[in-house]
Amino acid sequence: MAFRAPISQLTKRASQSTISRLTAPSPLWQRSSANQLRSFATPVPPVTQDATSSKGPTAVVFMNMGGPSTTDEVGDFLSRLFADGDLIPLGRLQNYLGPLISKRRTPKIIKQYAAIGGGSPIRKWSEYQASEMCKILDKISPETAPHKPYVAFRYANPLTEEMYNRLLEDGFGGGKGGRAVAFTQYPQYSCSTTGSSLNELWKWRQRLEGKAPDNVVGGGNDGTISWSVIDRWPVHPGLVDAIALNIEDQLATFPEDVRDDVVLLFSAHSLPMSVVNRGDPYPAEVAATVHAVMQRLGHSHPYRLVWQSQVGPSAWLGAQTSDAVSEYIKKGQKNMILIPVAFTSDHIETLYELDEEVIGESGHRDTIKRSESLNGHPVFIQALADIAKAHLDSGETCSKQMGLRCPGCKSERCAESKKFFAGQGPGMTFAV
Ligand SMILES: C=CC1=C(C)c2cc3[nH]c(cc4nc(cc5[nH]c(cc1n2)c(C)c5CCC(=O)O)C(CCC(=O)O)=C4C)c(C)c3C=C
Ligand code: FES
Ligand SMILES: [Fe+2]
Repeated sequence: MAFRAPISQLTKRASQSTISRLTAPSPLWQRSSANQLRSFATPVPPVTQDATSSKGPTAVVFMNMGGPSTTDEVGDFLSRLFADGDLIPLGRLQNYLGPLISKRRTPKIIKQYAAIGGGSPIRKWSEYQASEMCKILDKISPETAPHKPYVAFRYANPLTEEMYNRLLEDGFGGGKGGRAVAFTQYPQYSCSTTGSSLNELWKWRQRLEGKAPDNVVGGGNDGTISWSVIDRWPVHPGLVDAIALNIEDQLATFPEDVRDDVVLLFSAHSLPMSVVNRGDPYPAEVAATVHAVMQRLGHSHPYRLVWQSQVGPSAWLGAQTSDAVSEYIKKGQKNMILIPVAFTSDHIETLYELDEEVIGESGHRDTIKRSESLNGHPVFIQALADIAKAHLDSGETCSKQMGLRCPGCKSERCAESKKFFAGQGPGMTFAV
């Protein structure tokens, strides 16, 4: 993708209202009834590895982009983000333009994080979700217990390097060949998100454990960590159910006489059209999530999938969430629920962009609502455990999809990391 944004436009998105919503795990999970805690283990496509390597202890590493926990961390967060050629490819200008753009953008983004309580809640939620999931896994998968939770962020602490060093200190490498599962916390795969995290993991694996022999994945037989990957889970029934339950909670807040007229607007982070046209799987996988949620709801309401958070002036996938809301208002539609569908916890894009900008500035705060992010919802935590268990039981190294590069991919990083993570299962293809 060519990132051609003039710096003045890159700093355009903010407004200045404030909110005091959540910065720590809330008792949201206490609201759900016990019957929501049922299990949703799903079959996984068979890409097998040697089952003898699947005994505990097992490290489960939650991969995500992360966010600045305090406003002091915003500068570093943005400078890492704009240095990432998998997210924002600036070619040979990356080292020059990246720091320049991030520096110019920092003051506005600091204001946004200040407005949501002084930082992103992603770390708190990720650590909570990972440790709660491991407690469930210890019970439902005793053969791979104990399960040890780790978090690896791409642009904020704890970074991948820190997580990897902790794994080694905790005895997962160093001649023992322990087992670790890289579990993406992006339900839908994009090369700019999960792909970037895996490329980073591969980089640190190379640096900290040396170059792997071809047979290392699934075996760990050279004493290095044996990695497998949960690379996507867009239609897992537990994910779908948790999103649907949050929508039903919001629907219940509308007066009965208008409840049937509510429009459901699913909102996902957009992608530059250059990434879409390269053949990125994310738009189709987000659409799959939306369709599955609507099926679970019995298609009770009309809906659209719209896209938010575009940055800079180049073409991005639309319709934009903010435009969609104002156009529907003009058409007389005032009852709507915005549904974050591509991120598993609250962050600046929900707490600031949706709540403060889109809803706050719509003039219809009472009738345009947002469904909760997944955060600590027990159905969601159970889903994470079921996804991990199904992965551990299957012995797969990753999904079949992981092996195939985008038709337009020219990245050597993708070629190398996919060869490592996806190259080992029977029947895997990796177009290089
Ligand atoms: C599925 C989620 C996300 C996709 C896909 C995604 C793609 C993507 N993002 C940028 C540029 C920026 N994103 C920024 C913040 C940000 N992005 C996501 C999620 C996805 N991004 C989240 C959850 C956040 C916020 C993190 C938080 O803690 O709150 C930012 C920084 C904020 C800003 O400056 O506006 C940028 C920049 C691109 C270019 C891209 C696709 C290629
Ligand atoms: S950009 Fe999709 S595989 Fe490289
Ligand atoms: Fe983003």
